[in-house]
Amino acid sequence: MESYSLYIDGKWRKTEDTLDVLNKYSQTVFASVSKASEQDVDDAISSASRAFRQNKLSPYERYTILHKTSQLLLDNQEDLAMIIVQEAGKPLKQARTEIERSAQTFELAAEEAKRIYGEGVPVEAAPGSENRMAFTIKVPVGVVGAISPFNFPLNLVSHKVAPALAAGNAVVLKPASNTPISAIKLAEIIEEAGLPKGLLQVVVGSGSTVGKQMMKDDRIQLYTFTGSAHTGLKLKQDTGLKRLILELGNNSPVIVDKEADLDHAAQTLAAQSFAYAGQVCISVQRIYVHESIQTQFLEKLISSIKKLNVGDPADPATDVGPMISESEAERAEQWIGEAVADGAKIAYGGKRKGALLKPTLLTNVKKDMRVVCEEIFAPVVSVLTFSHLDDCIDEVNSTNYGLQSGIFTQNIDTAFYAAKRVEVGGFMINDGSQYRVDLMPYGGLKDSGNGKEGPKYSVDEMTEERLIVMNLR
Ligand SMILES: NC(=O)c1ccc[n+]([C@@H]2O[C@H](COP(=O)([O-])OP(=O)(O)OC[C@H]3O[C@@H](n4cnc5c(N)ncnc54)[C@H](O)[C@@H]3O)[C@@H](O)[C@H]2O)c1
Ligand SMILES: O=C[C@H](O)CS(=O)(=O)O
Repeated sequence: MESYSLYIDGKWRKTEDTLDVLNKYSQTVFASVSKASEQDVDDAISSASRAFRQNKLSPYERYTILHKTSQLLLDNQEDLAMIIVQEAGKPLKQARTEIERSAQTFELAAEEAKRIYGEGVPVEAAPGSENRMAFTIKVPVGVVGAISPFNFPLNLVSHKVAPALAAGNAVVLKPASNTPISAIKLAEIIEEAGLPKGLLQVVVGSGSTVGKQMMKDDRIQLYTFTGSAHTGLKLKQDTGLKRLILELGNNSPVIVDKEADLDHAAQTLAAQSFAYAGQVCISVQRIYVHESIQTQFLEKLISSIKKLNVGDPADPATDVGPMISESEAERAEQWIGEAVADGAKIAYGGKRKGALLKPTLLTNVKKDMRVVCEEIFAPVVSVLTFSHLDDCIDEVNSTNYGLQSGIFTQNIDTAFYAAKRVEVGGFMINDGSQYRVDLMPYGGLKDSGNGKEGPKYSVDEMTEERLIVMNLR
């Protein structure tokens, strides 16, 4: 069995205390990882703080290291994909895509390292400042504390580490404890790409120990967190006045208008509701269909769902694998049961075996059912109907979330009418909420968080703007 270490001050540190990592399909232990003690976390933060002061890299050096990392990720695609298959239970074809996306994220961050600049400020236009000139520069914030979730164990770690390094910061990373290996492998790759010691640390452990300790340490200047709204709120309470970027959950709504291309909508929505067993923060969860096309749309949607292959994530043909744990699958099953007891109908699926929950389609749902108003984070989608677009948009906006959404329609006026009124960070026309490429600004409103990811936007978030004024005589 493979064992993995912490990465602190440019060295691999094995600890007595370890945690087992389960293969999420077979539920057997396939690796063990060193667990960070309080001292290990303290050492990691000291090392990052020291490296930030002593190991400064020029923008071009940062570019070179991040670009090399991107290439190495692609060179190691199959090995990394198999790690994601095992530790996350993600189907192989989706795991391969995650590696390609991580390589993109590093390449984009590499480019951004060469584009960090401020602007001229016309202070001479203020009365009494005629002899002055000013401009801003962008400086790194210092030490970035990064905390990531289980569902994209490589690319969401990349979205934190790559821009933080591009901006000239040092990083202390705590990956999710159920999927820590991808982050450790990434650190190996970044080390091979030439990152000087101390600029990246990986500490593994639970959120309530390692995570909490990081949140309280004043040597960390900025936190970047991706995870649930529940944890995001705790972090906000723990970090006080410090900078905290929050990328949180969603219960993504998509509208299917009466003028939609129904085949395209049904195929896209089946794929986007069930990819990685619905454990994607922008998974389609609520589909609002115009009442005049409901029957046709449902037939097409069910026929597309039937084509999805469910089973072993290591099989290249699999579309839907297990959930992250049996207890999470049981929770989703319980939410389905609750909805059914309140009048919902299971139009497809609903069956569970261990952590594997069949793609499930619900109809006859009500807006206050948990499957509709909360984030289910499981392979479960609900179809609701509407007769007037304005009422539909009110329903779409009625939950606490606002990350991404979309509409299927051939009518450009309807598309833009909705795009201007749906309260989200990103709105897709003729696509589902799950569309994301790594260069776009990505982040939500309301309980979906604040701040934007995407290397260009993260580099901006992870730098400080400093004003320099010259008093010319
Ligand atoms: N908006 C986005 O970009 C995005 C992307 C992926 C996932 N998510 C969301 O993440 C959630 C699923 O991921 P998860 O189950 O791993 O989330 P989670 O909130 O349970 O955990 C996320 C991370 O926070 C850590 N953590 C937990 N408690 C902590 C504490 N008190 N202090 C510090 N750290 C703590 C965990 O150990 C983990 O590393 C879903 O809600 C999903 O929508 C959002
Ligand atoms: O889980 C949410 C992530 O942001 C997924 S993705 O990067 O958009 O695919």
